[in-house]
Amino acid sequence: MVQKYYESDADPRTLEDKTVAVIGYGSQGRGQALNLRDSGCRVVIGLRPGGSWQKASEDGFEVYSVAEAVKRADVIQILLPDENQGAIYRAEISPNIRENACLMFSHGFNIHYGQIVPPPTVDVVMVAPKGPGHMVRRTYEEGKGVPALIAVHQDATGGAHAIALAYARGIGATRAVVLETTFAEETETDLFGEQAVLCGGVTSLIKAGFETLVDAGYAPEMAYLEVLHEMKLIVDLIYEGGFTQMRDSISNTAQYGDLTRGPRVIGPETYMAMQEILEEIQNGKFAKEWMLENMVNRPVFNALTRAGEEHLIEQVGAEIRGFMPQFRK
Ligand SMILES: NC(=O)C1=CN([C@@H]2O[C@H](COP(=O)(O)OP(=O)(O)OC[C@H]3O[C@@H](n4cnc5c(N)ncnc54)[C@H](OP(=O)(O)O)[C@@H]3O)[C@@H](O)[C@H]2O)C=CC1
Ligand SMILES: CC[C@](O)(C(C)=O)C(=O)O
Ligand SMILES: [Mg+2]
Ligand SMILES: [Mg+2]
Repeated sequence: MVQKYYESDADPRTLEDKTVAVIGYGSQGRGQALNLRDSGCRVVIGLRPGGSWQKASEDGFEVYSVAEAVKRADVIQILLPDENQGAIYRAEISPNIRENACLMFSHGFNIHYGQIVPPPTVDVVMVAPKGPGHMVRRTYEEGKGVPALIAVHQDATGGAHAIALAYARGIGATRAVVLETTFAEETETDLFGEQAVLCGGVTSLIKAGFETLVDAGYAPEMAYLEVLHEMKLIVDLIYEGGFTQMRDSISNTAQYGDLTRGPRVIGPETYMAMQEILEEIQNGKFAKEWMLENMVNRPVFNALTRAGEEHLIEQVGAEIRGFMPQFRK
């Protein structure tokens, strides 16, 4: 059984006399930094000059260069883009990190694939929220928490695990649940989840459904409401009570169609593709491809992102959401 931790398992006093440097102030950086501060932790932010720097200053944080923030910190949480962490680590973090400091990650990519090799004199841990950074903040403000994974890669001080747990409490994760894992398990399952199911799988499924209906002559607006808008409402039911609760809520006709037609959409070919995707993650092929893509200025990433933005479903969606008050900012 996986080891689980809750609020009473974490001692907030572990971070009492420590300075936490959050490096990066994007999706996770901002969410985690604000939650930690509201939980009573001392937090500084490490950045380069630019938009995030201004945002962190406006939010009332002390902001320093990465090197300066690292020099001041006992705990260094690296919330930079995965593809840039190795270079920034070598140039600004490694030369300035204190002996016995705690180096922390929210995703194991750089440690697992050997892009960062920390010295034996520091703790190396992970606190990885299982949700987007904006939800880490929103959920905390609602008095709840997003679950997280913790892992210890290196325990130089003997206190690495306690720091990870206290940090997880600081960002609100112990209000939900914290699971013990390893850098390898987190990295491989997280990459698989986002590629095959959560992001790649879901967008490909929605796109295929939308295109099938539009190609058959149905109105794009109808197709959008059917396969994208309603997706969230159905997923919310699954999220709250599993497949069984969702099936209790839909019509018997829908349930029969779900049970008999679903496996025709996601059949043996999909299982084989998922297996292949997992193998490319496990043997490092995906990581190598992604690092090389960044070295040549991301031609594939940019072209596919642009094609996604220009798809008809995005135009129709923007128009329909424009009429719905819940989407007005
Ligand atoms: N997004 C998410 O919800 C999740 C992310 N994670 C992990 O968290 C980590 C951070 O991801 P995410 O929050 O998405 O990252 P973002 O892309 O949202 O933010 C990155 C931050 O790093 C800053 N930055 C980029 N380059 C530099 C640099 N050279 N020097 C200093 N600062 C720099 C950016 O600032 P600037 O404005 O200057 O570019 C920005 O503030 C990753 O390891 C990711 O895998 C884990 C779970 C979920
Ligand atoms: C699902 C994408 C994610 O893994 C996440 C929000 O957990 C990410 O890397 O952003
Ligand atoms: Mg994830
Ligand atoms: Mg991820």
